[in-house]
Amino acid sequence: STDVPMSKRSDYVDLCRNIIRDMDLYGVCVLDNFLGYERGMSVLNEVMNLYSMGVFKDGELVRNKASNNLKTIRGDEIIWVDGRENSCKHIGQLISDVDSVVMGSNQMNDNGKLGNYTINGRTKAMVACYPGHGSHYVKHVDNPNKDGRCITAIYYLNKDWDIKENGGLLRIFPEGWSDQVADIEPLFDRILFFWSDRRNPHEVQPAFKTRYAITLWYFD
Ligand SMILES: O=C(O)CNC(=O)c1n[nH]c2ccccc2c1=O
Ligand SMILES: [Fe+2]
Repeated sequence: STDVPMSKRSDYVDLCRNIIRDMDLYGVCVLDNFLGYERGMSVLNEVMNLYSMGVFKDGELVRNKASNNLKTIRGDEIIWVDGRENSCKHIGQLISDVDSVVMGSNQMNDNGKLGNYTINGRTKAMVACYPGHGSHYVKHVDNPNKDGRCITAIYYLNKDWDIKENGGLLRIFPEGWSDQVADIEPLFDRILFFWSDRRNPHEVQPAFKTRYAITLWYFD
């Protein structure tokens, strides 16, 4: 099922049911092996080509308070892609597969909504690279002030990622689960969904190896 479009895959219905259930129960959903090895690698190669062309916007400079000196480290470096660019065909296919499971989950729910949202649009794809050397993202909410974004979808591209060695853990602090956190490793071909609002403060812990992810935000 490598080049079978997502919406034709036999497990498509299961994927959508999985997303609906987890989003309703936890507000967070993790799916592994989303594209399969070949297609995952094609997306990774396109991202690495983009990165090697130097087209990523320089990440924010953050003071490395961890080592308490004024040395600044680069945070995330990003580039926005709509998926129709010539060198982004496989990223484009990933985007339409994420669209079909998000929209599929939207329609498949008995009330035709995914968590009381009627998804009707999304951002372009934000391809992000954390260049290692301790680059991280402080605890934040993606959409704290009702800017319309309701679901964050993050596709990870990091092969042979060893969380102890390489860091880069995504830690979500789901509201209402007092001392529980959701620790998500940024593993190759893994996709993550979570509500973008104040229900899900989260942080990217310091990464010590180049860490790639592609994020889509869905609007209602
Ligand atoms: O990569 C992750 O696991 C989580 N990543 C994030 O939460 C995250 N959230 N908001 C951003 C806004 C601008 C640039 C990068 C980001 C970003 O990596
Ligand atoms: Fe975020």
